[in-house]
Amino acid sequence: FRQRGDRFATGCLCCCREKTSGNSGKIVWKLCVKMSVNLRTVYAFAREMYPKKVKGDIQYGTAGFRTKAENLDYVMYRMGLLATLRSRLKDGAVIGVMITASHNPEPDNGVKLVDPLGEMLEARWEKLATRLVNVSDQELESEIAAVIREENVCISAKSTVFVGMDNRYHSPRLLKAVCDGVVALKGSVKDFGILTTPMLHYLVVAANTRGGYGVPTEEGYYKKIITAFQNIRGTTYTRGNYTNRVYFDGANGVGARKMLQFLKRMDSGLDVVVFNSGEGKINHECGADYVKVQQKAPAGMPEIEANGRCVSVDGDADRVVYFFTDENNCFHLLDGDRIATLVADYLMELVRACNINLRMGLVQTAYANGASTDYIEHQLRVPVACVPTGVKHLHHKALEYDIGVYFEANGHGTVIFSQNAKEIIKKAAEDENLNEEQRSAAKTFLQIIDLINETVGDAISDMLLVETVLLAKGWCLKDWVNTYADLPNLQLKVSVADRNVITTTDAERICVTPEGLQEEINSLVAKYPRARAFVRPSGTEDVVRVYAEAESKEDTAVLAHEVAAAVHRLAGGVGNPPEIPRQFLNSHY
Ligand SMILES: CC(=O)N[C@H]1[C@@H](OP(=O)(O)O)O[C@H](CO)[C@@H](O)[C@@H]1O
Ligand SMILES: [Mg+2]
Repeated sequence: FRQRGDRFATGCLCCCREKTSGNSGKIVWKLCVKMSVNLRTVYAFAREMYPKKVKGDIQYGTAGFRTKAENLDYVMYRMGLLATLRSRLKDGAVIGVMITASHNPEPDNGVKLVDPLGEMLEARWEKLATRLVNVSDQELESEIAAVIREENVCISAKSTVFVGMDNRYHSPRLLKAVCDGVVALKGSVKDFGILTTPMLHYLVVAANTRGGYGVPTEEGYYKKIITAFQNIRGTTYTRGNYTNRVYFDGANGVGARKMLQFLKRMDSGLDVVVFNSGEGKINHECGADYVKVQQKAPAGMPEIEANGRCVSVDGDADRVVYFFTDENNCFHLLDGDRIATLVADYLMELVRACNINLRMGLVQTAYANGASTDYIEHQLRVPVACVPTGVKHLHHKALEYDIGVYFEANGHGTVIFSQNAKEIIKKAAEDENLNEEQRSAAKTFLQIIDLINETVGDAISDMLLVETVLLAKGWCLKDWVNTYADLPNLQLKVSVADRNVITTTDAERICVTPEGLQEEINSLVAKYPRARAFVRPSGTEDVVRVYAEAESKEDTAVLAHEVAAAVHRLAGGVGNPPEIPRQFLNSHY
């Protein structure tokens, strides 16, 4: 854009460098005489290329900004600007920008920022992001200046932004807008093209730890996970009821592509049949969210044997659920709660087998099935914490344990290990005082840590972990599903004029406003055995979500319906309250 006219070409950061003074030699915004000119180019670029055409505000929600793709160009450009400032604030550490709308339908897209250690963007900067996106084009220059000033960003510091996108047809256009935002502030940007969200998290962490977490390339990612998986698996591919055939629903998203890349590089230890690999619309009647919420098999299934092991991932492959249809044509779901229990159980066994002492905790949200929470507390005897929806909350809580297992019921989660845990396990693997079996368990443990993408939930890494545990136990999905019986549960969506009239507390389990709604939920819940229900505004869709569970599916359906009707009445419902999905009453519960 420098060639378009003088007004764009003046006042770049090089001038700032010449203006540097003071003992430190650092350039800070306050010292930078020509910075305002530079920021004017940011505005000019925005006005020419990425004008804000959308009226009304949008918010950095549970997973960043998410809305119709045609309304996102200016948001992307501004997130490119913000990511560059964030990288400068963090002394040049890599910041990630992922362009995806995850499980949302095809016309949607979205953007989220990844912090240097792979976490979701810090909460204070989520607010800055919201501010930056909602100002007019004319205010953009002063808003950027305000961020620089308030956060004390050294504007001339080095900066690097890694950008990745899912495979939606509008993602490349939006990716260019992010890159332009980075360039407008003279940052450097590395475009990784099509990636799963967890791959981008991996790349950011690998780069910021200078390879300590793995090689910061796509190939490095495959190598780390595949090597660990194959080392554990060895040449034994079946055991007991475990066979090595898996049917993989790729949601027509990036997960399908990357699974195929995995398979190209893997030995024949796992026989994966990939379907919904891009021939249809992303997430349309398929993928982890559809399978979990609708509690039925996705469209596009190949002809398969009864009880065949099936996996669904979502559009950006950070969620995974398992399912099967039994010989009576009955559908069974094994969701994130199940994965958490399976993995926690296995890791506890490994801890015992190594004869070491580590503190494990399991983190869930209010959406976790009550039966899973009981099972974890009473059978596995692992402490359980409940936090608000969104992986950032789960991840944060899981950091408190030596081994923190966290999963949302929808299949989004991972396991994180403290430095202390890693050191203890490493020592055990080499400890001459332990017997051969104990040392070998510790060596397996180290491979398990490598297999897991600790930076964030990763559908493919999680799936390979589940496959590892099922093989070790010699289990088919029926064995796994028999560990405990899920309570029937149902989610409904209610459209309201303004979903933010609903506010909650106690990890979203109690509704604070509108007045009277919680009392009504309490009296509805009290009518049914083992019942629980809560409501909260979605952070990714313009709806209020209703969750209900109870001992019987009939009670669950009625309770969900009654609570949805109460929300509709007390929170400004639009249109009709939702109906009970008919197939729920025919489900296996
Ligand atoms: C009930 C549910 O599954 N909610 C999802 C969904 O958030 P909502 O705020 O509920 O729209 O998308 C989030 C991002 O993927 C995910 O973290 C979360 O668990
Ligand atoms: Mg996702």
